[in-house]
Amino acid sequence: MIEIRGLCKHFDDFSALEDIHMTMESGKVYGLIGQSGSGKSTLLRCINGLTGYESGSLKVDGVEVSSLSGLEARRFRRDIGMIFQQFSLLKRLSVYDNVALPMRCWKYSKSEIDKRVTELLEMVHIADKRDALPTELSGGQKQRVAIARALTMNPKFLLCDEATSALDPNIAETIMDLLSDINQQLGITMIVVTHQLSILKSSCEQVYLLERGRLVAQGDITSFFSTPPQALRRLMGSQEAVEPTGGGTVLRLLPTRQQAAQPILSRMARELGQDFSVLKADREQYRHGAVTYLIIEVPNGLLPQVRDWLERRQIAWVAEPCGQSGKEAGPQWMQN
Ligand SMILES: Nc1ncnc2c1ncn2[C@@H]1O[C@H](COP(=O)(O)OP(=O)(O)OP(=O)(O)O)[C@@H](O)[C@H]1O
Repeated sequence: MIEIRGLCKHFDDFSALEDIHMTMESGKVYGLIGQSGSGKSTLLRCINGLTGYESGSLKVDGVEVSSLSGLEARRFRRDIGMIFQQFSLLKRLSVYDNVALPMRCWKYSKSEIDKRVTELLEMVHIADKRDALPTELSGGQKQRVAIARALTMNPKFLLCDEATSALDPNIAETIMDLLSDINQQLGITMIVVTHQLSILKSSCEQVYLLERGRLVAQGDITSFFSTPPQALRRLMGSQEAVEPTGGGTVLRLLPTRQQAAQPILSRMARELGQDFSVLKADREQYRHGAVTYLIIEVPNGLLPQVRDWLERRQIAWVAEPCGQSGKEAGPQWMQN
């Protein structure tokens, strides 16, 4: 479990993290998102003890990270695997030797190393490349090697810093599928920093959003995206902005799976004697299932009847704020 209370991290007089509070339970997958420079990597580095913090508390399994030094700190970091966008493999070492490296540093016996590395190469489906050099591998294969290396010491936590950003979307999905399998098989707690929306939605259970070093929104992944908080709208900007075309009110309908199978809109139109413009409709895949949403425009005069109609049928809805998004979107935020 990771418990962060009032964490502050400064670089000279620049405040990189300010009063962060988070609780991450063991075995879950957490997403960490935010604009470039919002403090995501700095937070990961605080969690694995690579950088210190000025005030507040950061406990990993009950241990205050800033209290560790020397061998204690090295042992602590053994429990935290890390993978990066650029894989960080040693070019002159084979796949096998890259994965074996952490165990060699900790002076494990040759047979222990051989058993573990062989097992891991099979787990990440790269056993046939054990003697290859990193330069002979594709990006996805390199990340598999990096994942195997991160798992050699049986970590309890895996921090993934833009681990799929350098890969094309299909390969990125296969790497995230592999990480999800690892999370489920080994119960490793994962923190996934990503700018890739589909990766975030399909792999994470909870999400935290940082803005200029502050935690500005959090929630379970489905409701976070189904009813986006303002900070998420700012981050996603014009990609998600929906503006009314006829000056009405924009509603987001969130039907259940059974409700979504019914012709909701045509029924509502017939019963209320009014057609509705559909501004956007989608079905999104999340880790624990799919969610459908419909964004419609309702003429202002008809709003009370529409609300009443939806509420009588227990169809969830929220009013969409309009004209407030699209101003601060980071250019790096990607749909895939
Ligand atoms: N060692 C350092 N010295 C001074 N400033 C730093 C240092 N490391 C990070 N920063 C600053 O702290 C802020 C947060 O950086 P960080 O790398 O954590 O952001 P990030 O959200 O991970 O960004 P990105 O998405 O671009 O990787 C940035 O303004 C960065 O310039």
